[in-house]
Amino acid sequence: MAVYTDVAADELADFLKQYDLGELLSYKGIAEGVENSNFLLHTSKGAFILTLYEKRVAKNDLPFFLALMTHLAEHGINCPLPVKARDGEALRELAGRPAAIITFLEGMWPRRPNVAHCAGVGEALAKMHLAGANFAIKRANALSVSGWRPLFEAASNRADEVQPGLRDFLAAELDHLSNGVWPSNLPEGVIHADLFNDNVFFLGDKLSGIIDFTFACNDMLSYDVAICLNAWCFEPDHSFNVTKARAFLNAYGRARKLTTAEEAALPLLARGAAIRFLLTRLVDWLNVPPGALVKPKDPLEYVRKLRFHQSVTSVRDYGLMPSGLVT
Ligand SMILES: Nc1ncnc2c1ncn2[C@@H]1O[C@H](COP(=O)(O)OP(=O)(O)OP(=O)(O)O)[C@@H](O)[C@H]1O
Ligand SMILES: N[C@@H](CCO)C(=O)O
Repeated sequence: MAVYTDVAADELADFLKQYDLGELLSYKGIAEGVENSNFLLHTSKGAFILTLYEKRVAKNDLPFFLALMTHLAEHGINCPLPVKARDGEALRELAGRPAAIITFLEGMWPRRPNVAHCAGVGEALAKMHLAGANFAIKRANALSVSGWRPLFEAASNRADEVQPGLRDFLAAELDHLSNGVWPSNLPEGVIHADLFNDNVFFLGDKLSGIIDFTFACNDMLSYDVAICLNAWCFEPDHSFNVTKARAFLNAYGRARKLTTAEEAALPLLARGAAIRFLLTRLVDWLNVPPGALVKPKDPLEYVRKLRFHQSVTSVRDYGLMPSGLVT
């Protein structure tokens, strides 16, 4: 997370009077992340995370995110729980923003994910997909194919400032993906949609929990798999690590087997996932709010990843035999 909206100490102390969380002992803004404003709170009852929801989050979607965390936690997924105020409501307002407090999760996100981390996230993702199966509330994915062109249009005029030729590269890829090739009949359910390494906590090599459900929605489960291939299976030099991908996909498959159609669609889904993060990063890169405590993420990392997926001809390139057999 980041800090776009500041909160004064007396304002926060007043806000906390609505909860049974004891006295505010200390708080600080969290510089990590790019989407919302986040604060680590220490009260006499323990540590908590306060989130002020910013730009990309629609207020109407917040009940979905908060109820989903509760649902997943009740179905065996270790994730933060929304903290209800005395009136029973978790969603409130602070400093003019929608705000919620969630429980603090122990662990560290891996700065350099290894093969064991990738296997851990594969298993956790599949278990999350299974746990989400009977979640009743629905939320469409605002950042699927139809959401990409508006992002492109918001950034296209200045894209070549970031890399010469980027505008045409993006335009061609968008034309390809929005030309009827995007799958529409794969198994769907609740997806996390942003399960990057900074959203998965580990204690040693053991996964201890998943955070940040602010992009969660209903979409193809295999699109979530494709997002993780992008987020977890490339090296810092942006080369693809097939060993990590195989570990991730095999661990996912042991908990929830991908169908043949899902496997076949992975290269295309991975291209879509790459352009989605390329575009949001590009928009953010070109529009850092003055004074915000945030480090925008590099859009060009996703140009390299997208080029890799464009070169993929079969799921073999991701470490899977087309039948799903381990290579
Ligand atoms: N429940 C939690 N327990 C412990 N730490 C947390 C929790 N929620 C958030 N954090 C801390 O805040 C950081 C940012 O949180 P988060 O990823 O939710 O923010 P974001 O702005 O939505 O970021 P992103 O760029 O990943 O979308 C995390 O990396 C972690 O350090
Ligand atoms: N995980 C995203 C940022 C939050 O949406 C990225 O790395 O671009």
